[in-house]
Amino acid sequence: MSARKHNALPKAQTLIEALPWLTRHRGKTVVVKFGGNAMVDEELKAAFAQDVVFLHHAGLKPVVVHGGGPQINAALDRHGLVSEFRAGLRVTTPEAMDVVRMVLAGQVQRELVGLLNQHGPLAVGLTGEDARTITAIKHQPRIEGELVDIGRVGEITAIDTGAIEALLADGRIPVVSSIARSEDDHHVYNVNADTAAAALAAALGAETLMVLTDVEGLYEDWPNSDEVISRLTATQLEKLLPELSSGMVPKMEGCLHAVRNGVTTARVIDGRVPHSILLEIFTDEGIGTMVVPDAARPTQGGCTA
Ligand SMILES: Nc1ncnc2c1ncn2[C@@H]1O[C@H](COP(=O)(O)OP(=O)(O)O)[C@@H](O)[C@H]1O
Ligand SMILES: CC(=O)N[C@@H](CCC(=O)OP(=O)(O)O)C(=O)O
Repeated sequence: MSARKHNALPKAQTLIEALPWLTRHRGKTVVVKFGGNAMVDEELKAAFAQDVVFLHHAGLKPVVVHGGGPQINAALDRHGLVSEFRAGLRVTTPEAMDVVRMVLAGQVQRELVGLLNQHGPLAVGLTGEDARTITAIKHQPRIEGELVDIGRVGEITAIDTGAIEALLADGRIPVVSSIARSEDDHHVYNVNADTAAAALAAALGAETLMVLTDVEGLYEDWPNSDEVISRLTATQLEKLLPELSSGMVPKMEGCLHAVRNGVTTARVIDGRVPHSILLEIFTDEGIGTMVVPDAARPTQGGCTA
């Protein structure tokens, strides 16, 4: 009996170490964006679901926003449709939009809901169309000074947090697909999932936006070095934005939007590491890149933050 007690002591210590963090973050909303590239491994997906359920049971309010870029590429391929990206966004024809919606809402979201619900009747999936959670207009990026038509790609104009808040109040974990409806032309639009997660985090008054991806964080000099920037302020990030490329652009723009609109920290972390969410929370230094508002006092990534 006493030997058993002794063996369990490190476990008790780990839990106790987490207590100040849990006390501080209880009741707080955390928006977790799960990127399509971090979603390719079955074990990682199961570990992700465990982490999210852990946060829920620890008294936080996790909201999951998911991507699905690689899964959309594969489905478009199967339909004989080409995948083209401009300004980091998928050129989305009306036919491609049907596929995007089918993959995000009918495949990726369903799978995450299923994994989360292995732990109890917790997850409820919705898209930005449901209860007008995300409203958008047609997005026309400016490329080399010219406005370019990239089809059914949406720019968010409004967020209605009502449905998500009702689910959170009911003890559920909302799982949101980044699809929006327009109030002007009533079309359905494809929204980048990082952008949707950031907009939702800001509108929900979330404490944290956590973006899981397939790199360790924001590399200082990508692709030449793997030196990760561990912490930067909104102004520092703003200066860096013009130098960023591809998938990092909407991610870091999203982080900037979030911390400029009331979110306390936005973190980009490596979704290829099992239990990356819990590692980020429960290790002092954190494991990825943390963006903080300008006025923030220095904080650490982990339990003490
Ligand atoms: N400075 C940078 N630091 C890290 N990754 C970068 C950087 N610039 C561009 N990238 C690219 O951004 C990718 C992450 O974005 P993306 O592929 O859209 O991921 P996700 O599916 O998780 O949203 C990385 O795999 C990397 O190829
Ligand atoms: C407009 C636009 O580009 N939408 C994205 C939506 C999915 C997404 O963002 O997925 P990841 O997070 O895995 O990249 C797309 O069609 O790929």
